[in-house]
Amino acid sequence: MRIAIVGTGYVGLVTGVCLAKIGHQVTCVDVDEDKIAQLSSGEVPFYEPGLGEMLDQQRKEKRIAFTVNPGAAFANAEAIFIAVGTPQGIDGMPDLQALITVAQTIGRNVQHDVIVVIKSTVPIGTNTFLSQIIAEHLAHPVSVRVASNPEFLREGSAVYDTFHGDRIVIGTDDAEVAEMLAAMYEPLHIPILHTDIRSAEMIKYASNAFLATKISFINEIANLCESLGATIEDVARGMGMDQRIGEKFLRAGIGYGGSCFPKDVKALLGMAELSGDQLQILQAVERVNRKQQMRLVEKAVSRFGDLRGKRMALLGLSFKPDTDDMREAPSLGIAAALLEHGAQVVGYDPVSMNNARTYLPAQVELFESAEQALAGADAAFVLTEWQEFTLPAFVPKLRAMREAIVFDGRNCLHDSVLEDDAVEYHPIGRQLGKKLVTTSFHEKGRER
Ligand SMILES: NC(=O)c1ccc[n+]([C@@H]2O[C@H](COP(=O)([O-])OP(=O)(O)OC[C@H]3O[C@@H](n4cnc5c(N)ncnc54)[C@H](O)[C@@H]3O)[C@@H](O)[C@H]2O)c1
Ligand SMILES: O=c1ccn([C@@H]2O[C@H](COP(=O)(O)OP(=O)(O)O[C@H]3O[C@H](CO)[C@@H](O)[C@H](O)[C@H]3O)[C@@H](O)[C@H]2O)c(=O)[nH]1
Repeated sequence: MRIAIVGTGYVGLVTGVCLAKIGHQVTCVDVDEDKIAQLSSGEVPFYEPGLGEMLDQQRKEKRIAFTVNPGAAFANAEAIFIAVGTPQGIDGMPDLQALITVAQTIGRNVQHDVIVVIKSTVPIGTNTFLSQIIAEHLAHPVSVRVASNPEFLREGSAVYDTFHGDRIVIGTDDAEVAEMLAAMYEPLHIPILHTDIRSAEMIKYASNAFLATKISFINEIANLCESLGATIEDVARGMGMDQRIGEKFLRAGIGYGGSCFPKDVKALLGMAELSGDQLQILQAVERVNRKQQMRLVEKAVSRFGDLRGKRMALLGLSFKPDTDDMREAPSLGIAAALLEHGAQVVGYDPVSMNNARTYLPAQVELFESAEQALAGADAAFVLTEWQEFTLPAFVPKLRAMREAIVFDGRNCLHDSVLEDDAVEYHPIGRQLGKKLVTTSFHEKGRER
């Protein structure tokens, strides 16, 4: 199939490269000229494991091209995918401006019948709204049919997720469109759920909201484990072995961040409010998450009393491992809170140093290695479970600190930390110095 993709961010680029990989002819278009220049020379503008290699391969096969010219991208396309950002607007609801601009551009430029597929996460009703905008701007008498096809990939494992997704959701009332999209995805051998447009839009929000709920739930249980002397990993494991619960997304820590959960939870709450409904569970999920992000700061205050002048080393700045994305990363709120308490804050991340410099307050000093960040520190805060921090070889590095006091917000340090007498270890959801009975998640490997 000949496909145009609008927006070459995490979703658009990964989708484009993966659709090329399964044999489609893809043209990606973006308004960001630098991004298109980078991509045209084979460079991926962000960190995403496996994507660069696959892009190289597809460029060689001549199955993918990049342009800033929408007219050229749409010229032969049978389907146009929209994957532009829908960031949180000032009222808490998604800002749809980029989507509206794209809908107008499609209307003005298409000269033949085409399917428009919305991949961006959009409030219920937006697909219909966009299809009206396209119709109003049509410069030629052509048919444009719109379908919803929400995306479920995770950053850091986006390529893997695209090839191993649990489901593909196609929302349309048009049987021919449904069939064409199902045929396009057929080589992935992923179950397809056909539904109406509004339900497809809702599936995306309800899924993210449910995953966020699991995280806030386990975080509250973790806090209770600390008070009552239980061990959260064992508790989560035991719960997860019940297949009705499932083991995934039960990792306690410092709350969820990233470009999706925080904004999508807010958007769903906003949609409920606008329709006169209330999502009370989700309101609590958000509240618990905000509080959980401060959990390590509270632990540090109760450990030190006064944080003024203390040198605090933040290890892992991106919102999760294997990405350089700093959007809504817990490190941002934690750094701000520590500075507020008068601490001196330094940091290190294996991959996201450039983005971290843009997002973190200027007072945060960044170092090129964990050793440098740790040297002379009074405490370390592990905020992202990068593999580097989970290895046994990392534990002796903590001895470079002035006082080796570690607040592990991801419970990811190797268990040998407990045998190191020089290290005072504060995990989440278990008592100080308590060993795990079961294997911890980093030993099992990351969820796939
Ligand atoms: N990031 C994820 O893991 C993820 C996963 C599933 C769904 N989503 C959803 O997918 C959408 C895209 O997210 P993202 O993280 O890929 O965004 P992103 O910010 O990484 O990328 C968006 C891209 O769209 C481009 N763009 C903006 N306006 C444009 C226009 N008028 N024409 C062409 N290009 C334009 C931007 O330059 C940018 O390159 C959002 O709705 C998001 O909620 C994201
Ligand atoms: O057990 C867990 C799992 C995740 N997290 C945190 O939750 C956030 C989100 O993690 P993850 O879901 O792995 O990353 P995202 O790339 O944000 O992916 C989510 O958001 C995407 C955008 O909508 C969806 O497509 C994905 O299905 C959904 O998992 C991160 O801060 C994680 O640290 C936890 O604290 N505990």
